[in-house]
Amino acid sequence: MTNSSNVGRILSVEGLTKRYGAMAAVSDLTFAVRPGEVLGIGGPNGAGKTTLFDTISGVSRPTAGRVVFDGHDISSHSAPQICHLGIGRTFQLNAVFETMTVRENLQSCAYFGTRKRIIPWLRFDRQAEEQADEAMEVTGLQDLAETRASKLPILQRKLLMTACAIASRPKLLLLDEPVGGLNANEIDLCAKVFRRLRDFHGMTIVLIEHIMSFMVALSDNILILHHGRKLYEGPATGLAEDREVVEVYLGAAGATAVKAAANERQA
Ligand SMILES: Nc1ncnc2c1ncn2[C@@H]1O[C@H](COP(=O)(O)OP(=O)(O)OP(=O)(O)O)[C@@H](O)[C@H]1O
Repeated sequence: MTNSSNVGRILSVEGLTKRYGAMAAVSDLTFAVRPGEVLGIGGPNGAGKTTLFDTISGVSRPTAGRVVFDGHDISSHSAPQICHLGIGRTFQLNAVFETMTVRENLQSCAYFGTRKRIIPWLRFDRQAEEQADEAMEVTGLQDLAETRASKLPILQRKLLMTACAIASRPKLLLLDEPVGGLNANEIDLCAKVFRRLRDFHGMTIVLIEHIMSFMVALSDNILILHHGRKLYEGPATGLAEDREVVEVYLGAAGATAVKAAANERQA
């Protein structure tokens, strides 16, 4: 379903509410994402960030409001339908097939992420193989193609999750804490991968992250949630100037770090 207010937006979240019993994890939330944009989502623990991803990606249904993706109202679509329409997603915890190799993981994601659930014959088809190879190349996992996922160190496990999400060639990529637990060099490497996805593969990215320097360096706009509601929406430059955001989330030291990262991004 298309409507004129969604022109120029790949994703519109409109008055979205998700309740668990009496508790509203996400409450009357509205925002939009333009094609090619990187939107960073932050906020304290329990603010509703992952719940928001769950309702966008079909893991759970919104209680009220709607989600429009690429002209389709996907509010009541299933997770596979949403994936087939072009939304890829990673999870906070490592979610890969442990006993499969990197290549097998990616071929499975490429195949089932783009097609209805028809079990392939003895091997995946050429298209799934090509999509898996492409995902390995973008994330730099080629040399580990035949390694079992359970044997991968943390950086490569994180990259495998991203590779799985992009193996179906999505238009919109949702990344849930993609660099949590990584060191500074590893974070830089991941940032390069995500920039490549945006610049050369035309992907729109929405990412949840607590590591603010990374989020500010990568994001065109920032959304901060608190108790399921929007606390801030706008460019990173305004984030450290917002008294409520500093009080509720960043703290004085965090605000200084965000200011430095925003200045560096502008330079
Ligand atoms: N399936 C569920 N059933 C009941 N309550 C839930 C469920 N999932 C999330 N919640 C609650 O919803 C609120 C928001 O949780 P959510 O995981 O979305 O927060 P978050 O911002 O992603 O937190 P974090 O930064 O710690 O990952 C929390 O109070 C959480 O306990």
